[in-house]
Formats: sequence, C-alpha cells, structure tokens
Amino acid sequence: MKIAVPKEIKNHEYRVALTPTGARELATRGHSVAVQVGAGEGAGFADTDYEAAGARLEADVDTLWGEAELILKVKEPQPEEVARLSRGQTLFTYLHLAAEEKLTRGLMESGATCIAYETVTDRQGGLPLLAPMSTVAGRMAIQAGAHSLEKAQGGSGVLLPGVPGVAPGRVTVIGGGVVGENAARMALGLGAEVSVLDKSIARLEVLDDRYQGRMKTIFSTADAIDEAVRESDLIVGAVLIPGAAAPKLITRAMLADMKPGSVLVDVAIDQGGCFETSKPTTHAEPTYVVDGIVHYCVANMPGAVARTSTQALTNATLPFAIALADKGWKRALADDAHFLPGLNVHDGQITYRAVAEAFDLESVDPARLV
Ligand SMILES: NC(=O)C1=CN([C@@H]2O[C@H](COP(=O)(O)OP(=O)(O)OC[C@H]3O[C@@H](n4cnc5c(N)ncnc54)[C@H](O)[C@@H]3O)[C@@H](O)[C@H]2O)C=CC1
Ligand SMILES: CC(=O)C(=O)O
Ligand SMILES: [Mg+2]
Repeated sequence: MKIAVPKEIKNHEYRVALTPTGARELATRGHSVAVQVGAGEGAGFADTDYEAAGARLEADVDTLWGEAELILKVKEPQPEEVARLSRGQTLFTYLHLAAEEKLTRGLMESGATCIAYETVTDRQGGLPLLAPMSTVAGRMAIQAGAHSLEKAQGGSGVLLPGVPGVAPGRVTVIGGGVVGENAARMALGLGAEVSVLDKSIARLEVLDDRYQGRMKTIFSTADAIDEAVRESDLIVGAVLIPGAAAPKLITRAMLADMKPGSVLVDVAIDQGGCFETSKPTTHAEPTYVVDGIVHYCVANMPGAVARTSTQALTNATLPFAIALADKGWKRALADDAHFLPGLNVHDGQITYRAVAEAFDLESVDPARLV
C-alpha cells in the first residue's frame, strides 16, 4: 500500500505520525512509505533516519497527498489538508469531530475514509490510542497550571507545594480517567492538596486504592463542583464522553465564586471543553483571562513535548497502521471489533453516532460498511 506521512502543520505541532522504527516495520512488509521532507525534525528524527528505515522522502506536498492510499497523521486535518483529501483515500489520525462541525462537513465532502485514533477501543473498555497522549497531557496539565498561577501570567501567586509554614495550593481534577489520574499524580508529587471528581465510582475506587487515600476522591455532582470552584487554586478539566462534545461543568457565572487569579486548565478542550468560557488556544499563546480567572486551553498539549509524545503515540498506533496497510481499511476494521469504532466518516457518511448527534445529522452503523 502507498502510505504518506505528512509534516504536521497545526500551530506548534512538532509530533509526527510515524517514527523511523515504524517506517521500517511497514517498509519490510512491502509497503511504500513516503515521508514528507522534515516531517520528523520536530520530534528529533532526521530525514536520513527515515531513508535508512526504507522510507522514501518526498518534498512535494501535492505529490505526497496525491499518490497516497493511506495517510498517517497526528492532528485533525487543517483546512488546506482537508482540501487535499479525496474519495478512496484512508486517513488515520486524531479527529475530535464532535467539537468541529466545519471539519466534519469537510471530511464528509472529501469522500475519504476517516478513522479517528480517539474512538478506537480495547478489551478493558479503554481508549488505547488516546491513552498515551492523555498520559502526556495529564502530566503537562499541572506544569501548565503551576506556571499559570504565577503573577506574571495573571495568576494568584500561589506556589502549589507551599513552603514550611504556608499551606500548599489546592488542585481539583474533574474526571479521573487517564488525563485525570496523571494530573492528580503530578499534583501529589508536587505536594499540592489534591481532589479528584468522577461520575464513575469504580474509577474512584481504583484511584483510592492506588493512592491509598493520598488524594481525595469525590463523586461528581453539581454541589461537588460548586465546592471545588470556591476552594481550588487550580482546576483541571479532564472529563470525556467518548466521541461526544464535553459537558459544560463550570459556567461563566461560577467564575465569580473562584478566588481571583485561580487557574482553569481545560484538557478536554479538544472535545469542545468542559468549562463554558473555554476556547481553544495554541502553544504560541496558551492562556487568556476571563473575569480574573486564567484559562489554559491548548488542544494539542503533547505537541510541545514531541520527542516523548511521538514515541508514545506510534507505539500505540503502529499495530493498527500495519493492519490498515496489510489488509485495507475494510478488512482491518471487520477483523477487529475494537478497531471498528474508530471509523468516523466514510464516503460522505458519518459512522460514529455521538458525532452525528452533535450536529443533528444521520449516522450509519460502521458494521454495515465493512
Ligand atoms: N488537550 C490535549 O492536548 C489533549 C486532550 N485530551 C482529552 O482529554 C480528555 C480526557 O481524556 P481521557 O482522560 O483519556 O479520558 P478517560 O475516558 O480516560 O477519562 C474520562 C473520565 O471522565 C469521567 N467523566 C465523564 N463525565 C464526567 C462528569 N460529568 N464529571 C466527572 N467525571 C466525568 C469518566 O467517568 C472518565 O473516568 C478527552 O477529551 C481527551 O481527548 C487528551 C490528550 C491530549
Ligand atoms: C489527543 C490529542 O488531541 C492530542 O494528542 O493532540
Ligand atoms: Mg484538536
């Protein structure tokens, strides 16, 4: 199969969808792997590393996209990339469509088959292609939040660990999944006082057991969120309803109850964000202030630590990329009931119900297409 790996063009996105190690695995199976010149640079992989792995370098973006049967990417296609997609091509990448109607309609119009990393599932009920980046983003959320608490960033001037004689800062994490656990773990490591809210008691049990009560676990209700808003210095938004737009858990009116200069880090921003006042930001300008509250809403947090993230991402995606290349999308999805929910758009149709519901569109059961 003809595989293309473009250089990512989203603002400050330094990851690449395939490491040279991954390129070698595909090339030795007889696939033609074309990597855009410079695609791996931001993640510390030289063009010569890809050549040595059996990939071909391509400088011309039109040729790269035009010849490809399978396109491997990291971030959702940007408008100029959507314009390059055509019927018969398969795109495998993060899509987060429920947050982006224009992108959804663009992909439908392209006719291409679009498989999202974030809706592939596993036997344990997890999201194995989202988890590695959620681990990264969860860990980064506390770094970002601690920095945003500094006065020069508009923050309240609280140092999360405190110092002897001065109490530590309070961190609340809403959503105790992969992002949430990793954020809570980093906050604990810094010495902050940490609470985690989740709707899933089973998940709170896991966290309680794993951290032996060192973080408070709280069932997520409107009352619990009200209390978190009043008392926290830093709130991390880490909820997910797979494939769907994130619920808005903190409204603008509630910001008035927060301590001035407190910080909201909305990791769930890629699914639209879980705070009413969240809007996507980039690493170039990651924060803004609303009603005295600092918001950090970067939709591609892992892009900033591209070396670690690229390796973690491709470790997870490679077996699926190999299946797509070896078998074609239809048989790869038909053979694997956990890969099948990755299909979001095919030949103009939406195949993921939560995405269709977000925009009042019809969806087609992906099982009927394979
Ligand atoms: N901004 C970025 O760069 C990145 C964003 N993400 C995003 O972070 C979000 C979280 O991802 P994961 O942790 O992997 O998901 P996950 O599925 O592991 O965890 C989500 C948790 O939210 C809980 N939840 C759902 N509704 C809730 C509510 N109303 N109150 C409290 N908890 C609730 C669920 O029970 C679950 O435990 C996703 O939107 C994901 O796309 C992930 C990686 C990078
Ligand atoms: C999950 C996601 O959106 C990212 O890693 O950028
Ligand atoms: Mg995004």
